[in-house]
Amino acid sequence: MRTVNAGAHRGRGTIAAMTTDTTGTAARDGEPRRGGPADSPFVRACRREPGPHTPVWFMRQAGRSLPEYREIRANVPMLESCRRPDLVTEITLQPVRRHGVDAAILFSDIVVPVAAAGIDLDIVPGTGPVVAEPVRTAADVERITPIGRDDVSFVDEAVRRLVVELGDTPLIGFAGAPFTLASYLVEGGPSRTHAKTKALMYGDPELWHALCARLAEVTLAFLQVQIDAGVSAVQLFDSWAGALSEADYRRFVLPHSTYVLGGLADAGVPRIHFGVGTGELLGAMGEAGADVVGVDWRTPLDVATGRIGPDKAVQGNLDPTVLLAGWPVVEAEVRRIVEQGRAAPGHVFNLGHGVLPETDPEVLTRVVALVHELTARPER
Ligand SMILES: Cc1c2[nH]c(c1CCC(=O)O)Cc1[nH]c(c(CCC(=O)O)c1C)Cc1[nH]c(c(CCC(=O)O)c1C)Cc1[nH]c(c(C)c1CCC(=O)O)C2
Repeated sequence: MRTVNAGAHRGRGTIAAMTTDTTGTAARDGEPRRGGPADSPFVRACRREPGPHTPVWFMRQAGRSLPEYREIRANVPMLESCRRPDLVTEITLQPVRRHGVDAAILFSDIVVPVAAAGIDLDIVPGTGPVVAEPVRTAADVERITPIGRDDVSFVDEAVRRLVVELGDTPLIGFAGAPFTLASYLVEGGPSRTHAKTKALMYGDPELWHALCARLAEVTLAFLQVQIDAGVSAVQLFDSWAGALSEADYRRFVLPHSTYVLGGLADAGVPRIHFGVGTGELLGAMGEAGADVVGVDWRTPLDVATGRIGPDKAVQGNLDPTVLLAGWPVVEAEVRRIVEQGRAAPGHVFNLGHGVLPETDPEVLTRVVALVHELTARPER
């Protein structure tokens, strides 16, 4: 496995790729050396166990900031690229080779399982997901059918290939949470206010809960396929949950996200729960059944830990726009986040939201190296 892993890093991985080591797995008194992704710095941090350094990965690390991504995606529509295991494998590996990040994230999209569940949609460049017939009635909800492995066999195949290629580097699987998925389905596309979604939620709670219950089933099944195929962790993206008050989140969303995360409680992989603008929701998002709570740039990690409690790790906090501001600014922010992250029982370094397409990839590589350097712990 180690040789395959080194092979995956060969080529561009100049620095930190090779420091994704297994020193954290060194045998403790009398314990056998375990190795593998389950003992990686990333999974250890998710479990609040000490490791050789603070692990780093970036949301949207596979994507338009990378010229090699733009090249491979030229003339291939987004959804098609998500359905081709050869492309998924290559695009997922690109940022691991280039930046030496501590985890890969499966190249896919939150709407992939929804399409597999029967909803006619597309991902439009520069816009995002667009749904042909928005979901607004009970009959529309009935159109969302359960999914199983055969409906997303391309994901199963891509994960199996990736697990071999990645060796000791963990692969993160993911899915969209019911609220964020519901927003795309009800609005028919991206929305700043989520007005139609919230109108349905407040105006017809029964229909809302029926919709979210269906989406929770699809999401749980999609994550289970990825876990069965070998991912080392999962992230539930509730990107737009920050549009809600805590009271409404608890009433309309929490039961459904709890269904998903609680359904994976015994799956043996850490569960990360992420949203944007969720400073007021961090405690509740932890309660949904997360091992790690994602934090955007609005809440410092020490404050976030106070809200989430000592039994969960945190992830995130670097504002993606800071990466556009020049290295001295980036370095100061990285140092601040590393320091504030020490207050948490486990810290996975990440951005507060996805990498912007205009980001210079060299800056991302330098961030990985800097975090590793600042947090290197001596081998025991
Ligand atoms: C809300 C959401 C979506 N998709 C996703 C979310 C949750 C995360 C977040 O809040 O950003 C999740 C997602 N989408 C994508 C990934 C890949 C893995 C990664 O590197 O993080 C992940 C984790 C690929 C993608 N998904 C998409 C792209 C861009 C497509 C392209 O390259 O043309 C990528 C790389 C398309 C997409 N899909 C979606 C949006 C808003 C967009 C961007 C629209 C645009 O600006 O073009 C829906």
